[in-house]
Amino acid sequence: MACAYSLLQKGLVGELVLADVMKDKLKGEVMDLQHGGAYQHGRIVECDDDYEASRNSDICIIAAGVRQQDGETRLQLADRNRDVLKHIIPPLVAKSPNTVILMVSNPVDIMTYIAWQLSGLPANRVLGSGTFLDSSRFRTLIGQELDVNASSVHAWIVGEHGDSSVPVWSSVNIAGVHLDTSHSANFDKIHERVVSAAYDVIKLKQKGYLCPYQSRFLPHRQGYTNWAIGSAVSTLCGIILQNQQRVVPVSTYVKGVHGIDESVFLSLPCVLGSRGVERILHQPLDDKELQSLQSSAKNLWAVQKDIKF
Ligand SMILES: NC(=O)C1=CN([C@@H]2O[C@H](COP(=O)(O)OP(=O)(O)OC[C@H]3O[C@@H](n4cnc5c(N)ncnc54)[C@H](O)[C@@H]3O)[C@@H](O)[C@H]2O)C=CC1
Ligand SMILES: CC(=O)C(=O)O
Repeated sequence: MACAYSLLQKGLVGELVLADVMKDKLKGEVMDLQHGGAYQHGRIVECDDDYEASRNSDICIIAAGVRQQDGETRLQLADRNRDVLKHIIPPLVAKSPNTVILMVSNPVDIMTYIAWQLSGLPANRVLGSGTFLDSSRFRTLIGQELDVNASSVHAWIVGEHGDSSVPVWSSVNIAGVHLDTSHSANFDKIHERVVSAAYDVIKLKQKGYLCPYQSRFLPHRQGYTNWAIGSAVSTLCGIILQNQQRVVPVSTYVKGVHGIDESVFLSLPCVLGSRGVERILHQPLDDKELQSLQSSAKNLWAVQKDIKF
């Protein structure tokens, strides 16, 4: 819903079709979005299980499935969300054979691989939001440390979206000035904070608390992250819909790149346009970064290899 809301607020879509197996929830969300109709552009349409309403979509965003409970890793969701994709991808692609699929469901790199396999589409047209979100978290935290806006911090996280992600410290710069991380111990912690970001947000947003106005305890509910991924996904959609050819870290098929032997998707800098990933850019990495990237690929493969279709 955060992705949908962000797309509408940016005025990026002529028509936005929403699908969900929870029909009443879907109806309620669609009505709620439609009621802002006087203040936003874009038709909002509810979709049935046959996906007919989504016919000939330019982009299909998949954010369906289960999310992490407090402390659960993304990789632990793999089997459950694979089953969800089996129900969604084939009928969806049958209606929109020229679409670009943008995966968000976790573990996003593995789900992107599964979506690619189930869709029969060329690999360039199936991508995952990957470390586009992690890179924003990274740039934001560096910016906070230096009192500079995140958009002026040029910094990349590559690899798995999540625990084995790789910060490319060797190329972090602001206005071409390389960052000297030696003067502040806080820089050491920044990547750890990026990795723990989702866990922290989920924990904080789920706490029960004593409401001072109602004098009663509002119970615990499941935590989740949504606003940042909403911004990230709508930005990616804008790049694709407007064929911007921007270079962004997204999850793509990487076998053979940077010495990666495994058949996995993970994030590297990609030129993104209306056909999806146009090409991968070869980013110079130091030895430690290269090793970490290769080990991130192995981590993903260790989970992916046991997934049955
Ligand atoms: N890649 C990223 O950076 C991020 C990924 N996520 C992931 O996105 C996924 C969704 O998270 P939330 O929106 O918080 O969960 P949510 O529980 O609010 O929404 C998931 C929705 O998927 C629907 N669904 C389940 N099976 C379906 C099917 N077969 N067809 C259609 N709809 C189906 C559910 O009914 C539910 O409404 C999770 O896997 C989560 O981990 C969330 C945030 C960031
Ligand atoms: C949930 C998730 O993957 C994130 O917020 O990074």
